[in-house]
Amino acid sequence: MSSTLDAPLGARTPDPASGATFAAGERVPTRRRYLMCEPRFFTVEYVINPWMRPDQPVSTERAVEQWEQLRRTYERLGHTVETIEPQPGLPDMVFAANSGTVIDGRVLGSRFRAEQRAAEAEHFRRWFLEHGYRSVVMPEKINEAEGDFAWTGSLLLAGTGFRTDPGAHAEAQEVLGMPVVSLQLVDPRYYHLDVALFVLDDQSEHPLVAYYPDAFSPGSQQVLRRLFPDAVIANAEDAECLGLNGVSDGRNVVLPMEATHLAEKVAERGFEPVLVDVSELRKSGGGPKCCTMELRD
Ligand SMILES: NC(=[NH2+])NCCC[C@H](N)C(=O)O
Repeated sequence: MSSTLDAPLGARTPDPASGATFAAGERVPTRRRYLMCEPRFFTVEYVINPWMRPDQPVSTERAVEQWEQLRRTYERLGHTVETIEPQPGLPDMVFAANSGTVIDGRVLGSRFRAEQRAAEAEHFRRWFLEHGYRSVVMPEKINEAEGDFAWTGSLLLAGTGFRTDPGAHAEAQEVLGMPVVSLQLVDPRYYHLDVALFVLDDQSEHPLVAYYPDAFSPGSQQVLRRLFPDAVIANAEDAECLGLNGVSDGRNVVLPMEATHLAEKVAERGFEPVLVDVSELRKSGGGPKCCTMELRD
């Protein structure tokens, strides 16, 4: 547990990522390891979510530049970025978060709903095996990994409604041995959990999340209120730029640059917003988190 809230008054806690020190009460980042895939073959040529419009021009070059910026942002924050080789014919492979859930070094692979993305899962499975992961399980049920799974440090929040099969929630609980909480998504624009909710703090006893209530069924909204009474509540404007597709290291919160309102809200809670341009990747319905699988080894 690295929350500085426990630190003695006046103590300064060293930041494992940058070596900087933080005063008691300040948010402290923890060093992360991410897996990313360059969008070398990025296009929008099929439609599997309401953001994708093949008639709209897309620049692969700009997507690569934005992705490079995102990768450099993580490195500047002190994190490690691993990469997987992109494959021709798999334009959505840049959305690495959809291809595995890694907790305590155990890997649950993915199984895509859309046939156009199906082959991505096997490339990632091989990456895990080649990179020393011993426990790699491929799911039987449709499972879009961190697209629909969010780890709070103690619970695996699991979305369903558009992509991941509810049966995959039970499967994840068995394979990963972690308690799973199912959440029902109801708005097709927010077709994955990771465009409706993200975890701001996964290191403290009381995890903190940000979410957009209207993306969830009434029952799931109640569950979220009960589990996270002090959550950051996003509004429609935050959701509409895919602002909930954020990545937090416990202090720095990487957000799409349009998410200025959400950035203010997280700043009020002591986080440091880091805004990035992901406009090209958003044309496929993605943002920073979609491009970033966390390797929790
Ligand atoms: N984790 C995410 N939300 N990833 C974005 C995936 C975007 C991709 N075009 C799809 O519809 O599958």
